Amino acid sequence: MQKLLIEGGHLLNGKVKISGAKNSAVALLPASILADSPVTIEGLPQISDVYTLSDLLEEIGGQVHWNGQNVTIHPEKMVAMPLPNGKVKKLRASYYFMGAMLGKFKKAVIGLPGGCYLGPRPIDQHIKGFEALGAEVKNEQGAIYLRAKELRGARIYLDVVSVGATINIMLAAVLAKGKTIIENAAKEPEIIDVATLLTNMGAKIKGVGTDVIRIEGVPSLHGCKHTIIPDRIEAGTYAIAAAAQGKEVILDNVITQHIESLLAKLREMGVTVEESDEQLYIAPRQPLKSVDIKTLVYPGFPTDLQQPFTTLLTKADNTGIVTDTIYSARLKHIDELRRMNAVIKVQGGSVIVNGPVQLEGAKVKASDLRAGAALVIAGLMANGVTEITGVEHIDRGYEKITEKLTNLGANIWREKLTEEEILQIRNS
Ligand SMILES: CC(=O)N[C@H]1[C@@H](OP(=O)(O)OP(=O)(O)OC[C@H]2O[C@@H](n3ccc(=O)[nH]c3=O)[C@H](O)[C@@H]2O)O[C@H](CO)[C@@H](O)[C@@H]1O
Ligand SMILES: C=C(OP(=O)(O)O)C(=O)O
Repeated sequence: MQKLLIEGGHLLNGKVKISGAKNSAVALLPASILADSPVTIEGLPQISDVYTLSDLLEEIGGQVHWNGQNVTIHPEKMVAMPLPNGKVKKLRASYYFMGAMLGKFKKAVIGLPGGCYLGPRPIDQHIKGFEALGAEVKNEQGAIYLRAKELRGARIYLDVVSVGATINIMLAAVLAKGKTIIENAAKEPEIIDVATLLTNMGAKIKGVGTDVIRIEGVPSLHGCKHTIIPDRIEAGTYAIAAAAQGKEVILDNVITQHIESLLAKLREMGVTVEESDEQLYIAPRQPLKSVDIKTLVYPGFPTDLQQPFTTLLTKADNTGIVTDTIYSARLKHIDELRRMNAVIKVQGGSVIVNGPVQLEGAKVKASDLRAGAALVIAGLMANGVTEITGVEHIDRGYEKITEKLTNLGANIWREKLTEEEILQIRNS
């Protein structure tokens, strides 16, 4: 186990390359199960979620050949091996094995997923979709059992707009007989990326990027080559870090339209933001002005950037209010930021940040991925040294974060936890 140490106060300057999108990668890999021949995916991020899914594909009999950031998956020998325990609990996206295995084998046993604790994260809409397609679904002893004689297309209205349910139903429906219509579907760029892969595999999908997706089932799908989209949340995190502690930072490999909601807020705060082909230039002007944000489904402000943005607001003049309408309990970073001198109140479902304050280095814990990102940014801004434990959460979603920030001029390094620190974490 490791901890991350940051000596704050150094200005970020230079260029950082954004990696492939985690939330696409974690769906593209399971989608390969649906093909009858090899699928190559290029530009995958080197993060632990990707490696865990790669291991799970091998557990069900897939052959997975890595070549740097590119992977070729041979699905020919895959079988409907139950995955009730073990690695499925390490991440959220193992739930995509449900849709993909149900679609391909008409049966699956998959443990309930893990991932960041953001308050309750039900999967009732995924199950509603599988049942509408003709599957029998049972939840027994922490695993979901799915079985269908055959899958038949259906009209499915999602009661809540869900990224995971939209993708999972798409995965199950592409090999179903007849037409599936997903209404009130999510519109996130990662959904379009997954639909692009499936279409390249021979699936017939229309309407992705709108709230009605139409799928005409096909009898089989074949292999293909696909390049993943850039990670808009990683890009957003570096953009926020640059606004908080940057001189001039260029983000390379960005689809800037994917983070317009963030860029609009940065501009409102007085940050210089210039967009060009696949690049973003960020240069903060002091002092920053406070703004309010409310997270919404895409193209609204992403919940995954709410925690890092809260850190930025500690530096802004006056009061900023953060409201997360997707995960109202996504608040575990707040106490840690307070340890670092932030003045933050949680009131009536909103987070009220009073700035500007000078953050101070402290020992803090990343309880989830984006809380970790929020604390890394806080560490870059703080006086003195910040020690962050819970690094395994950060490594689920940020490729080479230490190296990327070092290249931008940060003083950040990893150390092994001592036995005593490991004990303390276990007992806390
Ligand atoms: C692997 C992945 O892509 N993770 C992302 C995905 O998570 P995930 O797919 O789990 O999130 P959803 O879009 O499904 O969740 C949105 C909201 O719907 C609720 N809900 C969801 C499904 C369901 O069956 N029932 C239900 O009530 C959730 O509790 C939440 O309040 O989208 C979230 C919202 O953008 C992001 O924070 C996560 O980074
Ligand atoms: C919440 C997140 O991830 P997951 O859904 O994989 O837990 C995230 O990426 O911010």
